Amino acid sequence: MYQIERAIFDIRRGLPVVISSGEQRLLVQALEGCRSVDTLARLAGARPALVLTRHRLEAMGLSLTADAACLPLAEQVSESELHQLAVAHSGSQPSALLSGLKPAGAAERGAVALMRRALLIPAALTAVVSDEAQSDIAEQIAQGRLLEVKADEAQKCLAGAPGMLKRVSEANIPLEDAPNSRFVLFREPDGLREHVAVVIGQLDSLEGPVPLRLHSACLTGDLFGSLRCDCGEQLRNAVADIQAMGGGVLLYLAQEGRGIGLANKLRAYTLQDSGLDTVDADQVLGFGDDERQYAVAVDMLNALSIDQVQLLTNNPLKMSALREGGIEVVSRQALYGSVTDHNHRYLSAKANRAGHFLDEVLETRSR
Ligand SMILES: Nc1nc2c(ncn2[C@@H]2O[C@H](COP(=O)(O)OP(=O)(O)OP(=O)(O)O)[C@@H](O)[C@H]2O)c(=O)[nH]1
Ligand SMILES: [Zn+2]
Repeated sequence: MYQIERAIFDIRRGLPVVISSGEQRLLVQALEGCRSVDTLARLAGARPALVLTRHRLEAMGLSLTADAACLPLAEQVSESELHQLAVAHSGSQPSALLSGLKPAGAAERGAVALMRRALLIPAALTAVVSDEAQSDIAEQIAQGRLLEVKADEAQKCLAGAPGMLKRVSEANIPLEDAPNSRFVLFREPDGLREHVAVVIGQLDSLEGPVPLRLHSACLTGDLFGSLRCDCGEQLRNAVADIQAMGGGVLLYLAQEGRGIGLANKLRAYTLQDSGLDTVDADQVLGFGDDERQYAVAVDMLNALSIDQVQLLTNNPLKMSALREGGIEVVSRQALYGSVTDHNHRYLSAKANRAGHFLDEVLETRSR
């Protein structure tokens, strides 16, 4: 996967990479930060296209069975037209812009996976390398000026392999509500993301399932006490609850913004300010309801020899993901922050759109 990891860095820097599928080579660049498609089209000697996710197209009122679709672009497409197609929230799109839409092939799907993994807007600019441009592109690849990755490897870049995490370092960190705590840091193979297991108390002395919290990072809530969500309060309540239960583990997962990254979460907040809820805002940007994958959590639990847990959550997806990963979720304990005027709409959307078990706390508030 070494080439893939390098490709993700090139994509984040705004450089093109090649994704190959069989004999075909597709030149790919992130839409994010791109002002013009001219350079890409010239390099490939072909007409450019834009690959959008099913979620983005649904937000524009189009239904699609494939995960992504490919839209041929006019040679002179402007930056604002690209923005209009890929991220703007303006209801329906001019049909002229969307004519010629076709399901994405393996290389195009790989391109979108790279954008997601790179935490960019999941929209890719692409151009199929023409016969005339093949020798030039091959030379650039040979000289190391362009990276080439295989479509199936690009598509797999989002999936974690069991045992992939490296246990890197650890230290005792006494916490206000849990003085006997130890932070254990794990790193993903591409070095992009690090996750921390906070071990509270002595796991050896626990009898029965281990109290466990999976907490997805929320810079705005955890660190700054943002009133838009309840994350900061949940984080602190989880530490105190685990301490009160005699010890356990909190996994602090690098899954900012339900996995879409901080840059996209801020974009989604701005969309929410125009009236969309948390799920619809993510969809406008091209994301699904929840982009998180919990393979990293399962890996960390395996590394800590934990196979039975009492999970502190209101999120049914976390329970099913752990079970699918072979962890026995013996019971669930609710974990609430306060419901306020600021976060009420967000929490209601989590309950109504994503099935979180929040009715009890929302009812208390509305009484
Ligand atoms: N995309 C997006 N992410 C958000 C928004 N508000 C909060 N988040 C993220 O949502 C995630 C919440 O994580 P958790 O509290 O661990 O999980 P949860 O799904 O709320 O489930 P619980 O276990 O019941 O708390 C964090 O990654 C936040 O950054 C939002 O409006 N949009
Ligand atoms: Zn939050």
